[in-house]
Amino acid sequence: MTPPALLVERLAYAYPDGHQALFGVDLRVEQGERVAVLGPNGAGKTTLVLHLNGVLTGQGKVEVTGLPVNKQNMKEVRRRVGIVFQDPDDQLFMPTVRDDVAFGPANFGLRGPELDARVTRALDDVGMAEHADRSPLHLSGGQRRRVALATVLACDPDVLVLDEPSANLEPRARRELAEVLLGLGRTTVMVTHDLPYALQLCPRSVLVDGGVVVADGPTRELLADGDLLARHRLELPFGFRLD
Ligand SMILES: Nc1ncnc2c1ncn2[C@@H]1O[C@H](COP(=O)(O)OP(=O)(O)OP(=O)(O)O)[C@@H](O)[C@H]1O
Repeated sequence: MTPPALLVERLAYAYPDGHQALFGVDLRVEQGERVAVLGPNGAGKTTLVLHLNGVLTGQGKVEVTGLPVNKQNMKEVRRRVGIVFQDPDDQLFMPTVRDDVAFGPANFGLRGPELDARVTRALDDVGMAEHADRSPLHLSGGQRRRVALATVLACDPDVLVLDEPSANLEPRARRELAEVLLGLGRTTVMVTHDLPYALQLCPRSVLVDGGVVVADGPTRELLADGDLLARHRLELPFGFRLD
């Protein structure tokens, strides 16, 4: 039997200052699914996704394609789950785009032509091949976002996790990123406040509030439930229609 891409059971987490952010989250994502994680500010969304590759470790169970997320498995877990952080500057620190994209796969042992091919492919996937020799510092915000995605894709993760991928993108860059993501055909978990983006990209959504999952179902159904959205401080953009 194929294991789920992600399995989270009864996950609870308190930050070192004692603030309890997760109170027992259950989530199962099958391979190939694209799932949006929705919820108001402070709901626990980022805390949840930081458990998916062991940046944080709480109580309960987290498995990635059948592999428990724990200290011993961390290297393989990080290969299987790639997180694209909200701020690309957290991910880009090398002199050139190419070096940044090569960093991850080189760390996983790739060398020579194999490494070059991986880097070229990841940059092609995000439409940034022509910028390979530029400094990430000299790129626009949208371009940096794409390179950050390429740094993760270059590691060929089984599961792609995106934290607010459309934040601060101009409409065209937002649309182009959507096209890139739809073309990848990879298991994807996407934290977002951009409800139309969730609808466009993710057939399923999970609504997190107060550190628990309060709804889980087809994105269209969740977004059509005005009472549910209002109870959890979510709003569709003015004039947006769910046809
Ligand atoms: N480093 C930290 N130390 C203590 N508490 C934290 C820390 N980071 C987050 N929290 C708290 O944990 C809770 C969940 O935060 P989290 O960042 O996961 O929310 P979120 O749903 O991603 O919110 P947003 O939509 O605002 O990004 C919040 O109450 C937040 O204040």
